[in-house]
Amino acid sequence: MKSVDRHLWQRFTGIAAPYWRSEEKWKAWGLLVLLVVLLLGQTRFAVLFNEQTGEFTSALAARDEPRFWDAIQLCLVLLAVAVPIYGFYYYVRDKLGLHWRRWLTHRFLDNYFSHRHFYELNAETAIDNPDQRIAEDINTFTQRSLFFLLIFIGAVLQLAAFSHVLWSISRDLVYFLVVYALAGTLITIFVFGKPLIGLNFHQLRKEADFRFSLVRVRENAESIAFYRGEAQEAHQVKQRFAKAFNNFNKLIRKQLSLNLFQYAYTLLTMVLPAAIISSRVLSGELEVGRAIQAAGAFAAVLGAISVIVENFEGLSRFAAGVDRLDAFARIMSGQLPEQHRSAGHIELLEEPRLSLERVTLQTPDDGRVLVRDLSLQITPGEGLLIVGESGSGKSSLLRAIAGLWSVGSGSITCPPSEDILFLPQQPYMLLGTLRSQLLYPKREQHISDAELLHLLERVNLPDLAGRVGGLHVERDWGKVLSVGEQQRLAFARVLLSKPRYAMLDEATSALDIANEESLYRTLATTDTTLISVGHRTTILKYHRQVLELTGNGQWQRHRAESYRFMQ
Ligand SMILES: Nc1ncnc2c1ncn2[C@@H]1O[C@H](COP(=O)(O)OP(=O)(O)OP(=O)(O)O)[C@@H](O)[C@H]1O
Repeated sequence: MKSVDRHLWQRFTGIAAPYWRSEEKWKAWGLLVLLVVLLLGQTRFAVLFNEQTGEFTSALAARDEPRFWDAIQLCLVLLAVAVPIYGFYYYVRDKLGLHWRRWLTHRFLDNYFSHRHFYELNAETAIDNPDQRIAEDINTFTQRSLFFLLIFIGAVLQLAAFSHVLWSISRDLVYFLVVYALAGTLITIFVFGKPLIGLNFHQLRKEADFRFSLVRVRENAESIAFYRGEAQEAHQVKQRFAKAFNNFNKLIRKQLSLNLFQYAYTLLTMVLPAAIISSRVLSGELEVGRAIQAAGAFAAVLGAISVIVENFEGLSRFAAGVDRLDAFARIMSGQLPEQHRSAGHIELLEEPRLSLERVTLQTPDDGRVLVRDLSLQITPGEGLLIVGESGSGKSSLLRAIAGLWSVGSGSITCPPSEDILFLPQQPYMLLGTLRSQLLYPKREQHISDAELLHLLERVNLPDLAGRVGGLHVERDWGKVLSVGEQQRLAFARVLLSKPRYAMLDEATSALDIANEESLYRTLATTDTTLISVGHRTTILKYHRQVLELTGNGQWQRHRAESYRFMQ
């Protein structure tokens, strides 16, 4: 258990510490110090309120009216000062939590989008639901970290303030308290610790899986509706919900035993202090008010030393979240699964020319050889058409050139990424305006609307802007445009960014032959060299070389003229 705890602590500091050393550290520490000052104020006022409650109870018991009203008056004055301290405390805490969340979210996002982690993580299923980890787990982490940190600091302050009061009233109570709290904490950690953390960890995952299945339905609503796949989808979603449900059932069963223990533990303290000091009050040695004060101080000290017992449920959920973030951070810092590292790698070199040198490409999951020992040079101006049966590895070869897949051997020499544009099989439409759609993957550029409208004409979409209400209209383009229109839009991106090489993976598959022909003809007038994957003979004439993948890693090269001849 000890080593598990130490690990947890290390994992926690690994995620938490960088913020407190970052460029925002002054603000962070400043707010934290302010919080501790406010907390000190709170504790001080708690002691004063406790004193005054004892005081006016004693005044009532002694039927001393002036003493009673004096105590009430003082109480009201204290209240006026205490209220802003209590209010601001929460404001400052949440503000610090929010800034911390922003910093940590940006850090995770930067990591997620660097080295194509977003692609590898999703393809490898090495960890589940990265989106939930970024969107939710970070938020919970920063909020809960501050919450528990302040609870612990508050507990220490409370302990210092009230143990002094309690010590002055009854030492027996203090001795009793120490033994009682220690026993409670040990039982909680050792009996309820591990299972609750494990169950909470699974709960987070199962909830995320459940939500993800619903997101998939939303994203693929039309296909599901065409297939009439509602029954199957409902079944899948319900199955995932059932997993979350069953785990939660186990969780609340475990929590029931924890709650029974916690309530017995807390409620017993209602009678125990009174029982311990009753004889001194009955004998007249202590005033009734002092006994009330002692009970208040007892509760405060007990609360302070049993902070773990009382917050255990929340702590175990927090620990589960820390584990998820830690796994995510570690996998992004390069600790990918063993198989990935043990397999050989295709070397990727950056040079102006595009060529493949003895490349053997394997699938990343099962290491199946798709292309064996391929050497190829693509001369600028001389296009390459890749053909072959479905599943023979055509798209995978483009993935290798893009550096997305690298399991295998040999080397690929490739110009810098800004000189190559890839048009994947499934056109991608980003969220945004029609204008940003055309500029993608570049961000805003100084290109006039007139130029963009002309571009739309060149790709046979002359009416598009007018139809949707202009270039600055935001739509869910993936849904409102037909696949063929999306493919034409993707061609416009090539014409606009004028890359030296364009990789077109069946980029005209949804278009009629006339449209396909016209797009290729337009591209042929530019300086862009084309590397296409396609099945139609019509595009053959825009390429000089043909690479035919014949299966089992075999391939053949042809001149375009002779290949046409063989068709
Ligand atoms: N992540 C992956 N892990 C292992 N194998 C994969 C993975 N992705 C795809 N494959 C397999 O790799 C093979 C090549 O796929 P690829 O997409 O390159 O085929 P393709 O020739 O482009 O086919 P199509 O003409 O149907 O688009 C297929 O058998 C496919 O099932």
